[in-house]
Amino acid sequence: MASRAATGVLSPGGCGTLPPHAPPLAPAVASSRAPAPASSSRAIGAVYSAFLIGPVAPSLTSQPCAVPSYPSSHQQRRPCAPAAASHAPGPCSSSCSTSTPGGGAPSGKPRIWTAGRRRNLTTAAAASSSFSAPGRPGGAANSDDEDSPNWGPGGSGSGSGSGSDGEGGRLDGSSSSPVVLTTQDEDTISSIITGLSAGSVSIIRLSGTEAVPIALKAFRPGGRFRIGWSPASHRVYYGTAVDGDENVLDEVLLLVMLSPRSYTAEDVVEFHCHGGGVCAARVQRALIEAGARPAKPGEFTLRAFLNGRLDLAQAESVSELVGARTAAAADSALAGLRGGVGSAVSDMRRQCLDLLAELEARLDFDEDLPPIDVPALKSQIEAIQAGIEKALRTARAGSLLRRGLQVAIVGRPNVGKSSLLNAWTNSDRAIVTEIAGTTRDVLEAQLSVGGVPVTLLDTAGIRDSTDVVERIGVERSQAAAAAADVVIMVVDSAEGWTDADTEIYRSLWGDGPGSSGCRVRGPALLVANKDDLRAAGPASGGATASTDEHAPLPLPVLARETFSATVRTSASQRKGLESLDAALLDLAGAPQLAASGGVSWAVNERQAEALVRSHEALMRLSESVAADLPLDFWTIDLRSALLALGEVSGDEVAEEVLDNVFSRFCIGK
Ligand SMILES: Nc1nc2c(ncn2[C@@H]2O[C@H](COP(=O)(O)OP(=O)(O)OP(=O)(O)O)[C@@H](O)[C@H]2O)c(=O)[nH]1
Ligand SMILES: [Mg+2]
Repeated sequence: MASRAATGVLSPGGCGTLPPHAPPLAPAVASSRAPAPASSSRAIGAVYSAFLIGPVAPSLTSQPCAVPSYPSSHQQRRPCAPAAASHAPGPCSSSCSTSTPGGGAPSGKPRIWTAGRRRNLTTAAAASSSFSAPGRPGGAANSDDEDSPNWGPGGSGSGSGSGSDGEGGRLDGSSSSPVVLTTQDEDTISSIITGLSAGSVSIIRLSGTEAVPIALKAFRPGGRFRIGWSPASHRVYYGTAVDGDENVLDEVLLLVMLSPRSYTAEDVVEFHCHGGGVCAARVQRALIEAGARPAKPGEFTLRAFLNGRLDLAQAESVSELVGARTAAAADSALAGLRGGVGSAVSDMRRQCLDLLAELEARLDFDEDLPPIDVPALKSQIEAIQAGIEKALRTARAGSLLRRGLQVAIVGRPNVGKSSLLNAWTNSDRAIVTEIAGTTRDVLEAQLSVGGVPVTLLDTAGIRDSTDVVERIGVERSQAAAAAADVVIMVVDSAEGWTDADTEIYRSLWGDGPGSSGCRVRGPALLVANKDDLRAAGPASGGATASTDEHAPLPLPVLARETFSATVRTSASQRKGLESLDAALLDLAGAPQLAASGGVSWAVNERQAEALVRSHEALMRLSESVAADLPLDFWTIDLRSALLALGEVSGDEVAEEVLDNVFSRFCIGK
């Protein structure tokens, strides 16, 4: 018998891919969208939803840690040079913290200047206003901004700087002043950054201007380092960790990384303790007593972002990398961390800025400049849109890799559901016996299918039963099928489709997908298991002897449109599993994942939503151009497109978005 069973699609009209039930878009991303023309809005909406898979059960999504609330009182600091590579408190510390933001910029035009680059932070009100454009410093206020290509689309980076409108948007009169976002305070933060489970090493990280002095209060160097010793950057020192009473807490290694050459771009010191949690907890307590503050979830990465060490897309990739469940997901996150999303988006931003410079120059010096080359402008807009669409096409793969799929295996008792789970996951996770009704509860197992993290749910066989426990199990099976992203219905290949299968079908799909009695929301596969018995013929329990692994499984008319594919398997002989992999990936719309073993960077939902808004704004711009509306209208749409692109990288971002992004991090990240 051939080892691969058929995966022929029995129902050409059936659902070949996951339905476009796109998840609700991140509510925290304040929309700056003016109502798009219905046609263009629908068009890109459809494009977007086609890139995404539906929501999955909470158990599949990465578990958020305690949600922090970042103080909105981000201190404002004057521009100053990156801290020198010294463990003395950086030059920006206290002296800058109360200074006029922007180093002379007028009040109301606060700005960010940290070791890396400025971050423009739009307020919620500004971000949500129609036609909101980032506050473009106008006139003299713009004069000190030459080194800030990220200072809003109308900034000197664009080369325009008309200064005629003062605070941004021309037609709506809205002022979307960026507010300062810097490292939120001068606190030095500390956290255990490794897990608390058993391991040989636990690491505690300190970050902030006082990291070194605080660390030295709790560290006693061994060997020749004694009086007057101070650590050098990027060196490791052996010694002991002590509390305030000089009690030795652990033997440790101290790693010093001075600003700006550290993860946060601040002074960072790490204590490498013995693993297991107790030592690390004691050292962490000593560091808090010595003056550090416990870090909030994601606060190290937030500081890295605020200090220009990472863009927002890279910061999100850190979280995705840590939470990756498959190698392909890790590869994708790593590609994002290495700047994949950010560099694609900054290319588009640059093109938008160039266009905006052209347009604004015409607004201010119309008589002196040649007329706009409209065909060239249109093709530039199309090129940017094409870039956005390309990025959006990665959203589906990204969503699959991040969220994975929850797959429920349902069917009659004894058809081999548990055996299939065991064979597919190469484990003995589920109890298998020849007694019908062995499985009583829903059982989970994880596997990677072509890089997609899959949670398999083995369920109790569905049948009428007087047994109370079994009845509850059946209800749970039906609930699991209803909530799953994909349902695999297992039938006995030797017996074929039976009346009992029809009953189960009706209990889950009613009169078919979309009918009023249908409880299943996701697409479905049919697995004909025990194909070894069918092939062996009647003597082995099969109705017919057939070695044709592609032989179709006759189905009642009712069920023909339901299953995207039928796969014949033999769980006991571990056959047909590759076909099952392929059918599942096909269903999820990710054959390329299986082929390549992974994808490069992929945008996440927050980024996709911002990209869609940018695309919509560019569509409106095209329409304004086509309708020959005044130039002012063009710039408004272009600014909206820029603002949305800036949200992806974090160059223009509402504080709420940051809260939302970093609240998903775990403590210590
Ligand atoms: N010949 C053959 N036997 C199989 C195959 N898969 C499962 N079996 C046998 O079928 C019996 C039932 O298998 P299970 O995996 O427990 O079936 P189940 O669908 O989980 O049953 P319930 O838990 O009762 O719903 C066991 O004796 C298995 O060894 C197969 O592919 N070929
Ligand atoms: Mg079972």
